[in-house]
Amino acid sequence: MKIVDAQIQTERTSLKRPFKTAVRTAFDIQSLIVKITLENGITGYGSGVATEKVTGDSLSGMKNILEQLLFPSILGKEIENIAENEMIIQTSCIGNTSAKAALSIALYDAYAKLLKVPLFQIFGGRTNSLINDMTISLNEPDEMVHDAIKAVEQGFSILKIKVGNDPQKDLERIQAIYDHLGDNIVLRIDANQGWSAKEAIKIIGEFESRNFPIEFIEQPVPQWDFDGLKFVRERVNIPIMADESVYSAKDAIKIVNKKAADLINIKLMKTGSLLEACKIASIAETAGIPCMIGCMMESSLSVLAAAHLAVAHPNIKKVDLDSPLWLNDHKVDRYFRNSQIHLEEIPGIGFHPVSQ
Ligand SMILES: C[C@H](N)C(=O)N[C@H](CCC(=O)O)C(=O)O
Ligand SMILES: [Mg+2]
Repeated sequence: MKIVDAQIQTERTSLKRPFKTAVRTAFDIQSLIVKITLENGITGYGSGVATEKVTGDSLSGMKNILEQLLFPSILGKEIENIAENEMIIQTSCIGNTSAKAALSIALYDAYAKLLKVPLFQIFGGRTNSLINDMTISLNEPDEMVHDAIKAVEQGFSILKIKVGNDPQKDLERIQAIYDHLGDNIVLRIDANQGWSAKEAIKIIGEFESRNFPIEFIEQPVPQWDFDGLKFVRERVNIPIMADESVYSAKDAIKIVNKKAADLINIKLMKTGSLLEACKIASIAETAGIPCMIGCMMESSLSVLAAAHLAVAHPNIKKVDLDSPLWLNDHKVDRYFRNSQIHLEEIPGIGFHPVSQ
């Protein structure tokens, strides 16, 4: 079934509260929605988000690359050749992963609708529910404690705590949260590249001696510093997760060969493709490295696509897909209920972002 049309729409969605990491503060998200149409009239939707400071994708850049390069490369192609279409998109240009992801998601949505199955079945999945975490923005310790208590009251038992702008303050932040929540809540710590390798070893050593209930430390050092990641991993006991260091399957192989991380965080906005995300999960599985599926602060549509992959892939063991819960957008409330994500057994991703 030929792909006969591809269109773009932009969307700005405000956040319920600012989202702050060591890299950036976001008050809203700007997304680009891709709609593709097959010759029988079936449509597929995907979306990509502009995160200039993380992936480098801007709204105008995504629009240009899609209209000038990626759409022409797949128009007229058969949707059933999904792997080949993915390869064409991936090799059309370097980078531009959020733009590529928007198109990849739209192709898979249309393909699953053509086959009349939920997207997770395309990836071999049967179950349809996941346990989500909630992220605590990087703020003064008191505010972070307040946000953490609120999240626990809402039913979250796994919190992802943002740190990384000041090692001494970061220690105060985790101590303050621990003092209020104790051992019952699992803490995921995300430094978003904010520490040097030596700072990371010092502060993680302190976390260990204070026995905080930390599940893992995410991306302690800059994304390019694979040696730093390995250096840290070899000197601490808390597991180290690679996030910004892994965009592609090749990056995952580098992590495996160097033994640089215990875990990998996969995000569609980094991989540019559902298939590439799947490859990373499988490479990591073969190497004995469990994966988490994560997200940028991004639209509910692309997060739902990631959730479909997560329920299907046996090596996606952890879930950090809380972005929809931050958005002033209630279109997906039926899928995201506090810490529960529940996918419906309807064809495709199960979500129409715009009126048809
Ligand atoms: C939203 C998710 N929980 C998260 O924390 N993602 C960040 C990056 C988000 C962004 O900057 O848009 C991460 O894992 O680094
Ligand atoms: Mg991260």
